[in-house]
Amino acid sequence: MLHVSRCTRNGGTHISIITRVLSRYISNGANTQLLNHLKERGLISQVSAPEEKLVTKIQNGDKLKMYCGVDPTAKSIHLGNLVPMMLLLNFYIRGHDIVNIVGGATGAVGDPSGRTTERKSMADDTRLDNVSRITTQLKRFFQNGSRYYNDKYNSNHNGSGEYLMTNNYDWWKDVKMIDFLATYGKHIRIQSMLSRDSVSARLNSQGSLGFNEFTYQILQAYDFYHLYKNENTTIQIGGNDQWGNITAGIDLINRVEQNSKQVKENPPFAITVPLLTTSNGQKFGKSAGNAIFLDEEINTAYDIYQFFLNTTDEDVGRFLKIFTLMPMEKISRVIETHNEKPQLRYGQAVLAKEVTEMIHGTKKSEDAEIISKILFGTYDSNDSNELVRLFSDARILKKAKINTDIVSLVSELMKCSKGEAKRKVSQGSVYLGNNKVRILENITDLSQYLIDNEVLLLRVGKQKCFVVQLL
Ligand SMILES: Nc1ncnc2c1ncn2[C@@H]1O[C@H](COP(=O)(O)OP(=O)(O)OP(=O)(O)O)[C@@H](O)[C@H]1O
Ligand SMILES: N[C@@H](Cc1ccc(O)cc1)C(=O)O
Repeated sequence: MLHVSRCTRNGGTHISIITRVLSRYISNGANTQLLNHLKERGLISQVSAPEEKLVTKIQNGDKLKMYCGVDPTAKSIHLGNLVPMMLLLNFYIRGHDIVNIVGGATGAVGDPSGRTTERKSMADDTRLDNVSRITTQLKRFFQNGSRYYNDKYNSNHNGSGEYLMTNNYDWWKDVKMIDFLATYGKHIRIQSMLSRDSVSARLNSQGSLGFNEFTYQILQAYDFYHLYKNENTTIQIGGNDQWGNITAGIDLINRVEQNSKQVKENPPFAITVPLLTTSNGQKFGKSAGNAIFLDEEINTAYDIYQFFLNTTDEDVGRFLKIFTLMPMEKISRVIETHNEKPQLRYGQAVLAKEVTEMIHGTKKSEDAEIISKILFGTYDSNDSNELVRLFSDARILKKAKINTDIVSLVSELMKCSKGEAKRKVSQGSVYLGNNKVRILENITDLSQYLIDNEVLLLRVGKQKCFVVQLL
């Protein structure tokens, strides 16, 4: 079960009340109310001061440039990472410029934020491979996201902003330690470093903190400074756990650039998104081991569809606002329809289809929907080729020998003993074929139930359905 924590830092409750009050003035993403719209969507947790200045810039129609970084600590980004990326995407489709950093340098050091233990170090070739995979995934996410918005919600929108993908190793590889300390060291205050949540939490607990992790905030701070100076990137976005690292960047920029025209006219900002957490409050992500990944080698489009189909009634509206670009009025209509008969899970079906479409495209989203309908018994397919393709793409196609008997097959599919499988059969819980013929005894000739002499649909009770290719 997932939740979006309302606020995790001091003053959070206060901010969320303000957020709710401000949200009354929502418009559907018009520039004047863009920040409020994004708060209403549940995509903003905190904005650094002076927020009015940022609001004024948006109201004036200024083009903004913002970034969000991801460390290559796994092969793939996951649904938790998508929360800040959805915030970026919302700005991007409205013509603002966005930048992604993949942390080739920071990934080697290790961010202590939100962690109670030290990270294990990673082999260089694994990290490099992760950098290249995440680079491709993020580029594709923004391409697909922009296309999905265009095709679905705004075919004549003015076009998205510019997208820049960077790797922080590109600038860190040239930075010399002595030069760095001499130029920036005096602007980085130890007191502030010690007070960051990521550091103080570890110092106040049993877990120790290596110098690498302690200095991580300096690396991220300098990244922001680098992008601010070289790319005019004035906003950094991240999950709530990144507040300390992001404000470290703002402090550095303000100190190094003190009194500069750039800092007066275009001060740096932090915007954080709420953290998606599990029901016991753990951040949904790699470290907690509960992530759903975007890389299809790890999780298929059907896994993503299925994940959202399992959303609780309580979370459907919230997730539609966070994980889709569906206009607010349309979300309200979906929720109204859903609430008339929640047991039909209409809201979940819309959510699952939209998110899968945005991430993996229309075809895969339609495929996932068909698979789900077949499994729930609301769609019949008599095309064995289609069934084999759909279920093997989703990596849930089962295979068995053509001469198998039903008890052995149930035992294998349900991972239970033959005795247990026999009981299921005799109790009438096993059904075969599209027309769900109840089987009450062990049979060896399954041919009359096969689709195109090859594929068997087997149900056990109401919950379990398997598509089996008999070879
Ligand atoms: N569950 C989540 N909800 C919202 N944002 C998240 C979530 N998980 C990660 N993020 C954000 O995604 C961005 C990239 O995060 P990162 O690469 O560190 O992944 P991660 O899953 O947090 O990693 P790890 O679990 O190893 O700490 C950060 O801004 C982070 O705050
Ligand atoms: N520290 C971020 C990733 C990141 C890396 C470099 C940056 O400049 C920004 C963000 C995280 O672990 O989630």
